[in-house]
Amino acid sequence: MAEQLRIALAGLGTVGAGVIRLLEENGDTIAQRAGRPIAISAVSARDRTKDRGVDLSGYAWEDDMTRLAARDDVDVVVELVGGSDGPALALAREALGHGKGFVTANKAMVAHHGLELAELAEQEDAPMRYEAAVAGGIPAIKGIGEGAAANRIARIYGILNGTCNYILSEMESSGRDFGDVLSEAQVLGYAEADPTFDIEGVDAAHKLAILAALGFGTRLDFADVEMIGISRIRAADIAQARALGYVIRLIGLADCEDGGRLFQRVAPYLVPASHPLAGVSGATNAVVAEGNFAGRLLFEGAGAGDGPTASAVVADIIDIARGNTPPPFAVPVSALRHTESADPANRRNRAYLRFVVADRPGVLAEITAAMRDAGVSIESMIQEGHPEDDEGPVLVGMVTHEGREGTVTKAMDLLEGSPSLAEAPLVMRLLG
Ligand SMILES: NC(=O)C1=CN([C@@H]2O[C@H](COP(=O)(O)OP(=O)(O)OC[C@H]3O[C@@H](n4cnc5c(N)ncnc54)[C@H](O)[C@@H]3O)[C@@H](O)[C@H]2O)C=CC1
Ligand SMILES: N[C@@H](CC=O)C(=O)O
Ligand code: NA
Repeated sequence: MAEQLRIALAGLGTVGAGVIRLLEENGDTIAQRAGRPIAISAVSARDRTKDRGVDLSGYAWEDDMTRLAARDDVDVVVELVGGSDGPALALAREALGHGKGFVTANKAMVAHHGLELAELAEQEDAPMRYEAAVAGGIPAIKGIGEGAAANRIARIYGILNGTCNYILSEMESSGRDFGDVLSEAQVLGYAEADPTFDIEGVDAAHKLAILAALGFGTRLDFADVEMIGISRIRAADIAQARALGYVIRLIGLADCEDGGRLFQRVAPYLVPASHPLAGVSGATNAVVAEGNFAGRLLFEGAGAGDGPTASAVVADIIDIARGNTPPPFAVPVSALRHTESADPANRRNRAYLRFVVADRPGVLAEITAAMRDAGVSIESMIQEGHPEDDEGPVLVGMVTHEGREGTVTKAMDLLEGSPSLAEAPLVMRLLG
């Protein structure tokens, strides 16, 4: 067997400790697949003394993680720290700058600095891989970048955030409150260090921007992703969606038809109960890529958590050991196409509109008049049950016929500031 591949691990939290456990438990299988043993030389994290349930005594310790990159006994640096900038980015630059292999699970950093790092990797002829950064344990990066490499891909969409999917599906099945379920997702190790990244759609947007660049061969453009999170969704929305035959899921969706304009959106969608994504629950993720020869490819599996994420990290290390090291975005950075953003106003779809309104005469007439004036056609309406003696606001849901998004935006503009509305309307598209 060839010489061992020596790695350094920065970050020993949920994922880092998972990687150590995986390398220990499956060492023989991994060595067989990699063609050589994978050995940890050195590690770094904030606190050397913390009990992580793994034995670190056999590894050198660096207080300053960037020093891992300069060590002679390290071939590949594995970054499991997190954060788009700061020490993670410094380490990435340092590792690639030293010509070391670089593996990361950090979607925030790849979304913000992926092109710079990929260029550095090319320049230094150093492999860079990031399978764990998108959809955790699912081989989505490999599937799209390598498995579907022969295809033109026009659309990629899916469930890209395990925390949100866990929250929405738990709220759906148990009727529990948003806050309770979020704390549980944090305890289970699914959430980001700052969970607003999860619930406001930022984490899913990081992943979507990466998938779009990889799948469409376009320059990564995180700033272009439209982002709406799930923090405004109530149990009543979930119940109304169910009554209409839908479930609510946070969906990331990108398309770039015929090499044209790029559209990237993360938002809660109403997904028909019969759609494959409707059955995806808990921290599971699912990525759909539509190839012009392969057809619809659906990748599904655990999108977060120590084991699945460690599995993706170690798969990347095995690829480097094998010498399977395509460019990080499947083609050289200079070959990625520049694109313009698509105008969402021209997209056609149906929408669910939720209003919280004062329970008095004339309110519904005002809303429907705004719809009429903007050219929005209403297909159905549903009103939350309201106790006789309760005079508080009520929740009204409407589903529109298919139409241009711009018309719904116009209707919402017409209603802005209306005293009939107790809060701003919530607009969710129906996944077609
Ligand atoms: N937890 C999950 O399910 C998944 C996480 N990821 C990504 O993996 C990376 C790591 O995530 P987790 O293990 O969940 O995070 P974590 O918070 O459990 O662990 C982070 C580790 O980095 C160390 N660290 C953080 N800031 C540091 C600093 N300034 N200096 C030195 N050490 C520092 C911490 O001490 C800890 O050991 C992140 O980029 C995350 O987005 C990706 C997919 C799934
Ligand atoms: N916080 C992320 C972790 C994996 O990427 C999520 O919930 O999906
Ligand atoms: Na993955």
